[in-house]
Amino acid sequence: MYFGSDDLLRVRDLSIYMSTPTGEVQIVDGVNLQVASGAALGLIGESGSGKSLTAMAILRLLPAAARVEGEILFRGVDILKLRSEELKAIRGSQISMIFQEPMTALDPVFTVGYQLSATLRAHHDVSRRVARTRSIEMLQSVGIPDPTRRFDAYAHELSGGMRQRVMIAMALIAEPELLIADEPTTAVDITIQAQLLALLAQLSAERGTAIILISHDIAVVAELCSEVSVMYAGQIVESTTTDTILVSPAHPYTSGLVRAAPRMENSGTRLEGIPGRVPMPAEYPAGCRFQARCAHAMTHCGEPQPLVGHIAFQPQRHSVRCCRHGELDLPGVVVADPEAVRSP
Ligand SMILES: Nc1ncnc2c1ncn2[C@@H]1O[C@H](COP(=O)(O)OP(=O)(O)OP(=O)(O)O)[C@@H](O)[C@H]1O
Repeated sequence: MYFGSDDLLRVRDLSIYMSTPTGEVQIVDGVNLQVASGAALGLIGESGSGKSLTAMAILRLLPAAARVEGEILFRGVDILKLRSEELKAIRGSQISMIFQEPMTALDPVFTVGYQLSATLRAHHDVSRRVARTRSIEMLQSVGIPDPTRRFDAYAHELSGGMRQRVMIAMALIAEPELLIADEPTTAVDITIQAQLLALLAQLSAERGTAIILISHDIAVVAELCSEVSVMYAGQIVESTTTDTILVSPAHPYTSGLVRAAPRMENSGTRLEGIPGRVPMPAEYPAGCRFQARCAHAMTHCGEPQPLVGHIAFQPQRHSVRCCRHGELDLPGVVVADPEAVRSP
């Protein structure tokens, strides 16, 4: 895989094993990811594909039952090799994370303002007064009305959308270089979801914060990210620009995900779900892990499938794990104005 010199984060050959009552199981298999400073990468795949475990590995938040192999280079330093105090200095201040459910991340016994100020003061040497002012400004910039009053509110006094805004404020107040957002908008309705994605896009552009956005929904990722990596059953199966993923996916799984996404422009075609389900880690087949659900599977697909790093005739980076890539004319979504599609 190609790594650019300006990469903020490079995940190299990341594998995650989990000990279970029946023995150790490999859940994530040789994942490579790269995020440049200020860029936004989407990580998509159905539930159970290993997206959250990959994200947690980046911040070393995996449960004790997990064993990790590979490298997670942040500004060239391997996070997996850091001592705990060095790791603490990175978490929150240089890399922060937004979780799916804000009530699990916000402490119910402290006010929102206290938690914001404490987060800022944990990473920056500022007085209580300055922390309070900066927290109120942060609440304002995430669109919380009457931020001075809301500074003294508790999480349960806020709506779901407001809590998620507070989470964004908490994640950004220390001005991290990388934000990992794991399904940040699943718990809110679709109007709020659009507002939160627009807010994340605006704040990350203003502050130059890079983002890894995790979602099962390509439509969410397409709002924010110019590059996408697709995960299936613990492996990356396709990686390229968002526009290529949408218009000309090279892996049958990606094509299925794109075709199944609600709210994309499918030009009146019916939404098609992908039949079947993601196999459990203990039942991964030899060869392509998608073969049992793939309409294009052949005998070859039972053999090991490497991630091929470049697809002929495509100017941009495009890797795919499918022995039939290039042979298949897979449908994506119809984009009304292909000229308007972002360039890689
Ligand atoms: N602590 C654990 N012990 C054993 N297996 C686990 C553990 N945590 C997760 N898994 C398994 O790892 C696989 C990947 O889980 P992960 O949560 O990373 O997937 P995901 O793609 O983020 O899905 P979701 O969107 O549902 O969170 C799943 O099959 C899950 O059952």
